[in-house]
Amino acid sequence: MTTATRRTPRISGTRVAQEMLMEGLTSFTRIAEAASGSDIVRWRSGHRHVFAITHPDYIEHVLRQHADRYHKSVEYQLVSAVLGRSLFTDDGESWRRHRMMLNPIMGRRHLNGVVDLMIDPIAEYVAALEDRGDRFEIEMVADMTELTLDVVGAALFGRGLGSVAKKIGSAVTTGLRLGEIAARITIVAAPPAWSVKFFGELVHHAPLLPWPLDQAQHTMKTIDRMIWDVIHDREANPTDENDLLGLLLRARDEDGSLTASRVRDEATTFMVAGHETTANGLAWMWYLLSLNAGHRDRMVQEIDDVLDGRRPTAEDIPLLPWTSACFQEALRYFSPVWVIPRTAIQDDEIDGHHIPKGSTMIVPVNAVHHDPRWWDDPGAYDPSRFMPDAGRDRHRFCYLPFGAGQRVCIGMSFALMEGTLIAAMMAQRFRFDVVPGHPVQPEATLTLRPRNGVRMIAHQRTATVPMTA
Ligand code: HEM
Repeated sequence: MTTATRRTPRISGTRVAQEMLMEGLTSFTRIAEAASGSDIVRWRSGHRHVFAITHPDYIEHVLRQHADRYHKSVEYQLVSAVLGRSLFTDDGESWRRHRMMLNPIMGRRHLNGVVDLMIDPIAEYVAALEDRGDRFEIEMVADMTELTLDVVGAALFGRGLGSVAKKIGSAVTTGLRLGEIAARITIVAAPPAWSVKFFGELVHHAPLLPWPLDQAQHTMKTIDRMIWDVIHDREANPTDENDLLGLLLRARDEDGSLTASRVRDEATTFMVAGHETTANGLAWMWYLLSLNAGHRDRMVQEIDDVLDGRRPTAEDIPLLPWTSACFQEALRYFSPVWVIPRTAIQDDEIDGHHIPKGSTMIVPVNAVHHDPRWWDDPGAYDPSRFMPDAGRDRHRFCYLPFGAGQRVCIGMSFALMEGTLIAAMMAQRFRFDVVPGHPVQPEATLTLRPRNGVRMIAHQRTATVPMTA
């Protein structure tokens, strides 16, 4: 029994739906703004009650203290049609068991062993840039998307399977774009969970489908076939390579090892969850650094001092705190995961506000990241917030690019290592300036990314073209 004592401010569900149809998912941020003065606001979306919460205490309540009262939201049923049942889509006891099995694989100790695999594609990318000359234009979002796919592909499948990762990559990208359309429709139409699941199954199995569903099905089948090929090949020819696939195939607990289909689902999830987020975070970082030349100069100085022109190793990563902070601050400024949704699986009460069972609970991450109550001068891009001794008195639930609580991103260490390595190896050779006049605006799709990409001029660093602007 809950004893609600406070009235939760309401906003118009029709307005929310209209704004979302007209402007896409970015409107969520404004919804949070509409709630200013209150840290919780509610509206109706079809038959659903939706709540947005912005106070770190409320967020901690949902994501950590009472995480057992909330499951992943209905939108994850759509995701599970593509990813199957993996950490990302699973809940309850099954999630807990698999998370315990996979935690060590994604821990720093194991990841140090995959750093060399991660570095190879970055070195190839930087070499390809060098071949293009001293000064040329690139589109950073596209480049970072391709690069992070190569990196996660190499970490997963090891050396020699780069071409498979590339092929899977383009299918994954198509799948993500189709997923965005589906997510938008699901959020606006708010259908019941069973129908979303049914729809996902239909797209997976129906023999004949109209466009664009036929394309979605083709994409899912392509990803499925390619990942199965790699797994079967590895099962037939076991190696002791420490890539993530090898670790997944060897993972076990007292109840046994992962099933082959679970390995497939986890590997696909790592590819999907592990590249677009990092890519957008990096594109935002390069953009923000180009507007803040002083921070960029300090990053280059740190990289030159530590690496002195050589290729980095796992041991160098902790020696590059400013470089890492530049990436972490970009993830605060423009958090690629801009909303964390949950469904209440029982009645609940948050600080006197009644939350009925079945409600959707959303955390609008960027609103929390720009709240002046928790962040000094939140509109400033200031990496010093993330230097090792900074932010000790900050509330743990006001920085959420990787989520928080039990379901915090399992790839967080991977992403931070990858971001630092990519930043270091690219800045070692190039300076990137945004093309003057190019409009850069955040657009909330599945991730928060720049609407028109980020067009940048790459200047190769030579004795005659110094790094500083
Ligand atoms: C900058 C890069 C990344 C960002 C911003 C990010 C963000 C997130 C967030 C916010 C969540 C929690 C979602 C929720 O609670 O509903 C999450 C979960 C997850 N992420 Fe990441 N992620 C990143 C990189 C990665 C990488 C590199 C991988 C794997 C290689 C990965 C795999 C996962 C998985 C499997 C989950 C589900 C964990 C669970 O529920 O137990 N992510 N990520």
